[in-house]
Amino acid sequence: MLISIEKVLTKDEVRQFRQHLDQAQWEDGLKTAGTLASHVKRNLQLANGSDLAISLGNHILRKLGSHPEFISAALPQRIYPPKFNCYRGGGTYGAHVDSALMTVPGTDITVRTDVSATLFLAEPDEYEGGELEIEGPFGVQTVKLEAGDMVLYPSTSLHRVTPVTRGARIASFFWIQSLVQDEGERTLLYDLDQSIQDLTASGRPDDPDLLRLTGVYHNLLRRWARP
Ligand SMILES: O=C(O)CCC(=O)C(=O)O
Ligand SMILES: [Fe+2]
Repeated sequence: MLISIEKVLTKDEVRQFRQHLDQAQWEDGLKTAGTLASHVKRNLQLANGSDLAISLGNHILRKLGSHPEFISAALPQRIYPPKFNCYRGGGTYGAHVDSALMTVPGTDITVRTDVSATLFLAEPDEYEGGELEIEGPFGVQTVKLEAGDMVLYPSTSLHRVTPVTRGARIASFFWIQSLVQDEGERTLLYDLDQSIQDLTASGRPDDPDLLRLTGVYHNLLRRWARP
């Protein structure tokens, strides 16, 4: 399941992020590429653990912590600290699958990558190309979102970023270990939760059917979650 979440950051927050990122020291993305990715990765990244990456990353994590749609979709257990990348001058990232396990630098914490996230920090008209193409059961889906919006997709999917031929594509990207590892189970829970939220908002919060559906949600979560 591929989910776009709008306005994770406001335009004002994006502007503040960009004031820092546009002057940041970027390094070759190859530094953190695995053997397979090193053949296809041509981009720039903020250094792991740099003060800027940590402070902007923490800001994103704080916003996500109180974002109901993100929590409903990802059911986060652990989040790899957000990283930042920049593609320009033909920069691209060819087809790859993300590593299954990622150790957070400087710690012994390992995150199993269940859900991958890209939070766009450049407006679509700032750059040409730079589409995130994700292969799913019904073919390739192409994603290029407004600055401040985020896409979540299963880390099991093959994906790529097409060459940026004008301007610069700036984004934050990270991975989530979910309480519910199985993508199919997570999707069922997300669909059920969205319907429960819509029914609750539509005016009969004490409807017995709604109560039963909420019970089903929690009882499925009880079966499937591995905290
Ligand atoms: O830049 C993106 O949107 C995705 C980056 C990516 O796939 C990766 O770093 O593994
Ligand atoms: Fe990736």
